[in-house]
Amino acid sequence: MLPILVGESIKELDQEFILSKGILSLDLMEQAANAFTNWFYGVFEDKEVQIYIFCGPGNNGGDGLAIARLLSENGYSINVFYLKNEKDCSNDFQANFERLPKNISATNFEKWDKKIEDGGIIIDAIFGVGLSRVLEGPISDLICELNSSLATRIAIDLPSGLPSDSVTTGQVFHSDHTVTFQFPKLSLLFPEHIQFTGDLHIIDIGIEDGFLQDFSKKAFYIRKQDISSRHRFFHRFSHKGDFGRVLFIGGAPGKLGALFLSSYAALRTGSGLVSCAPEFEDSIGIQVPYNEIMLYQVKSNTDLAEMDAIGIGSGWGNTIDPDYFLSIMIRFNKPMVIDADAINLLASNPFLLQKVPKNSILTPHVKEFERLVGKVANHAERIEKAISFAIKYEVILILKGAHTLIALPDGRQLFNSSGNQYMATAGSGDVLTGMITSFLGQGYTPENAAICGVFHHGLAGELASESKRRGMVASDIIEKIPTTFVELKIS
Ligand SMILES: NC(=O)C1=CN([C@@H]2O[C@H](COP(=O)(O)OP(=O)(O)OC[C@H]3O[C@@H](n4cnc5c(N)ncnc54)[C@H](OP(=O)(O)O)[C@@H]3O)[C@@H](O)[C@H]2O)[C@@H](O)CC1
Ligand SMILES: [K+]
Repeated sequence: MLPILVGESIKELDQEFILSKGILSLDLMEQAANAFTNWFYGVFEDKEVQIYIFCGPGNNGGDGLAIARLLSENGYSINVFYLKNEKDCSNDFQANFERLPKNISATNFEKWDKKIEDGGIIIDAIFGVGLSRVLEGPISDLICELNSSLATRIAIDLPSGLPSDSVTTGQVFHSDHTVTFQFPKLSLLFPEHIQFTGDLHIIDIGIEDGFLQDFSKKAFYIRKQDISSRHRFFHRFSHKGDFGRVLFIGGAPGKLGALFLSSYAALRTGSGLVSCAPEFEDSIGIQVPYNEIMLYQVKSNTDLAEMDAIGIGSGWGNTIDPDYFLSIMIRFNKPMVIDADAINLLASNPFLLQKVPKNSILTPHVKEFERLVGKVANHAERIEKAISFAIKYEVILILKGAHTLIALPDGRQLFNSSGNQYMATAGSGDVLTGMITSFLGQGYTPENAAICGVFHHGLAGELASESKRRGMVASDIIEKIPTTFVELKIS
């Protein structure tokens, strides 16, 4: 998985990398500029549009100048504005300033006539990870001016004004695209920053993943290439027992759909035998809309040990006796997947939390999470609380949302890359519960079940939204689960 570096370690990485490779920081800047322009050529082909590059005094500004040169050499029309006398700028800024071709006009931003041509592109190379304080005065005014323009806005490494790993309080450049180097900066994954980040693109500037590993052992980004090694592989003699027997408990009157979504998602994820236990006095007459799913009754003496995995909570309702939940946890006594109303039950009966089987997987959305841990001020605090919760109760806590966070009991934090906004639809979480429970029942470790479940769920959502967009519903996600195995070449 791709390490996410925070704080001072980002600067240390830069220094250590150039030392170990025997290159200059200017060479690394050139690699970054080349990686950026290669991305740019793929997205913006029209060389007639005017490109306005605003360069700050540090190395983010240096990147902007190197990019200006490369784009100009490629025939694009470039206008450069810089923020300080070039003599007061970083060494690599100055070196790239001297390398600017003569045909590029470079002007102090104070002399900018505030004209941006229709269809123009603004590239923000003002501040990156070296931001040291909230933006003020003329720089803040400049950002405000740029934000009000109709141009396409692109930020290099970070939108200016956004700190790399905390929540912003000041003026920030609003990007349509943020092109960040080598790994996502933590703040780019916060939901409250989406209007600054726009579409996030992580580009490789030549620092190997292995090199990054030494700088972060805590936070990671889950990508497509990280998934296949987490899967179990089955052979032609495998039988349905090998693919696991799983049970879903939930589905109170009026909420049966949630239970069926979880159950059907598990079947589509590969479970051999799927049963569901609706929360009805007498469930015998209930019609299950899928032929492959069996009805099950959890009585006070049912031996749940025959199940390989249990997913509990989808549509369970809010009248469940906490002692009943406790008896299920005691009888099963293996990691289980706990969602929705089962999480609410834990929140209102904290004594139950101590009884949750170790390494269980809890999948709250933001509101359910706040019921568990109390109100939080922002996403940074939410992440901190998720980490402490996972450590304290020795569980895996999956905080659902854009860039879903998987907080592991050993303190590691994994952020997901797959998925999109169209997945914010009723029942999407029930589908995730079904998928994770399925992997757990197929014999995956809880960590691998969580990672594969979260990634495949996001990918299924991406595939389903290709044709459905905002009209996508949770059942569409389920229908695309099989295609995720094809996409990832998982047999
Ligand atoms: N790491 C890597 O692998 C690579 C990094 N690269 C690039 O380097 C970037 C980091 O460069 P960087 O360290 O020079 O910092 P940067 O963001 O340019 O800003 C520092 C300057 O801004 C100033 N300043 C800060 N805040 C301010 C404020 N509110 N208001 C006013 N001024 C403020 C600050 O002044 P000071 O705080 O000292 O007063 C200083 O002059 C990184 O994001 C990436 O783009 C790539 O080239 C290659 C690979
Ligand atoms: K920037």
